[in-house]
Amino acid sequence: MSRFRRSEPVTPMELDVVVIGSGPGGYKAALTAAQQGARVALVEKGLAGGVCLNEGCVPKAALIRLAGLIESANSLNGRGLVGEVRGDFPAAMAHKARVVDGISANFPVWLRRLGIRYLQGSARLLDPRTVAVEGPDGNVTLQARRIIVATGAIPREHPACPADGVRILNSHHFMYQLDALPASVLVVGGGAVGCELGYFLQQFGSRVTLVERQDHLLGGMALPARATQLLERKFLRLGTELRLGVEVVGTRVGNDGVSVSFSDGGEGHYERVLVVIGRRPAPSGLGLEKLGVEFDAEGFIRTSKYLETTQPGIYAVGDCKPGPMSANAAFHDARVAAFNAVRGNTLRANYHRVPLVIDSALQIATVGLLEERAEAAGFEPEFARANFMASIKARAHNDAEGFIEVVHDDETGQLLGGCIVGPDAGEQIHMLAAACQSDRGLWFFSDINYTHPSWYEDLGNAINPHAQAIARSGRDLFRPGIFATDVGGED
Ligand SMILES: Cc1cc2nc3c(=O)[nH]c(=O)nc-3n(C[C@H](O)[C@H](O)[C@H](O)COP(=O)(O)OP(=O)(O)OC[C@H]3O[C@@H](n4cnc5c(N)ncnc54)[C@H](O)[C@@H]3O)c2cc1C
Ligand SMILES: NC(=O)c1ccc[n+]([C@@H]2O[C@H](COP(=O)([O-])OP(=O)(O)OC[C@H]3O[C@@H](n4cnc5c(N)ncnc54)[C@H](O)[C@@H]3O)[C@@H](O)[C@H]2O)c1
Repeated sequence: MSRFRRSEPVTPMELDVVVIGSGPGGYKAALTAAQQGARVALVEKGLAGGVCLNEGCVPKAALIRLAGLIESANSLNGRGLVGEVRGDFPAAMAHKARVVDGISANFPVWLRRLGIRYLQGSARLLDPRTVAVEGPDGNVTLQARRIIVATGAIPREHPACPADGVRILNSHHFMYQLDALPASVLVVGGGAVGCELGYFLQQFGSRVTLVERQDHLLGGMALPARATQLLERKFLRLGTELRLGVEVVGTRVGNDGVSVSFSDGGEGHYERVLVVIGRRPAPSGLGLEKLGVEFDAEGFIRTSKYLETTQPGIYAVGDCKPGPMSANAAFHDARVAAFNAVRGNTLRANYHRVPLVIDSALQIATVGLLEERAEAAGFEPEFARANFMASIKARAHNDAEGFIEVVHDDETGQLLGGCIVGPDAGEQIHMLAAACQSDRGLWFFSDINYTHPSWYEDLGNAINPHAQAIARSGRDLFRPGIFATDVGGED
């Protein structure tokens, strides 16, 4: 039962929950609170759907789909397909804009239909329960018992490589302002966005150089070295230049491009530079500082494990607080914070349940506890592996680069997590996530009848020898009710 009773007397603008920001964190929080019976308003100062819908996950997915099709078709050129497939960059950018517009046009309507009061305008907190909204249709003041902040993040700036929106772009400029395919691009930052957009540009025909200050790609994501090495090899094979362990130390913008100096003494000249070195909290303009809400050294909002800030009754979700930055992490936060805001602090944030997917020259997906974290949590991690070279589906598709690695506890067969690299990894990871939350352990996979050929049957193939060895040993098998994904909920 909701703690908020609809029979309580309210003024017209009095609400149970006000959510600020309509990205994945904000809209999911608003929906979750509304589903709990709360009266909810959602305030957005920019485009409905936030970064994810307008300049992140959605447009990127449309572009990467095209890049993947180009690569797949060309890999089968002469194997039943005839001719080289090439991308049309302006048409691709127009296509992704149509995809976004088709969703965003109905977004506020959809939210309103679900009972959420959607307000266009900039929110500011007057006190811990009062939100002033300055919008195109005038000013409104909202009273709420709980406030959920979901104000997101913006691109980090590079002092030696300042974005001007013309020659030196960030991901926002890339999505809105790049109208012609650059002949050459330097991508600064080999993280999620750099690997994804770098792959897209390469497949469309740009000469791409990726510079990353760490000595391997996707270094901030605690991925198995095998996964990132495979991605690096693939990039090199496709013709992308990798400058790893190197930084940009200087740039000079000219009429025909950007001259760049690197920390290893190297130099280069590129038509465009794309700076994607992470994101930092957006200055929200909410006035939270004055209300006792604390921030960490980088400006992220501090929260408890219940996602409540240091000001009781104000919660924070998604990219504006520390933790993984992805739409699905924001969805997770939103569910936790909205539930706690309506029913009292019960649910804890736990990112072991949140998968990560990178969609680049290879798809890389992980979930749960990988080796180090599994050991730290007191398990004896053992690895079940399958290589896609042995996969019938992969051979049939002529796309056999990748592997499945399932981490389990050697003593009990309990599933802890894993990593999948290869086609469809971002879909397969859901089955691994479900398995990690089941009480069947390794037997979750061995009890399934898989269609053949399928990507999923390789999950079964990977664990088979281990499941059989544990069964043969007569050891005390999996202890139902202890889930790896419950270990170590974040504070
Ligand atoms: C290029 C790119 C590709 C990405 N691809 C993926 C992907 O494939 N999968 C994935 O899971 N993640 C992806 N991400 C990450 C994902 O987009 C973010 O993690 C996600 O959008 C965070 O959601 P959020 O709700 O915290 O914030 P946001 O989506 O940033 O939304 C915050 C909203 O708050 C609004 N706001 C701020 N201040 C105020 C105020 N004072 N009043 C009213 N409104 C305010 C802003 O206008 C904004 O709309 C990608 C990111 C980028 C940049
Ligand atoms: N599929 C997804 O879930 C997805 C997709 C895209 C983005 N995102 C999220 O959006 C956020 C932003 O993505 P991003 O790629 O900008 O950030 P990121 O944190 O993923 O990667 C930034 C990279 O830039 C490198 N870097 C930092 N400073 C540098 C410098 N001066 N020179 C060279 N390299 C430097 C870092 O070492 C890191 O590898 C991330 O948190 C990411 O997880 C998620």
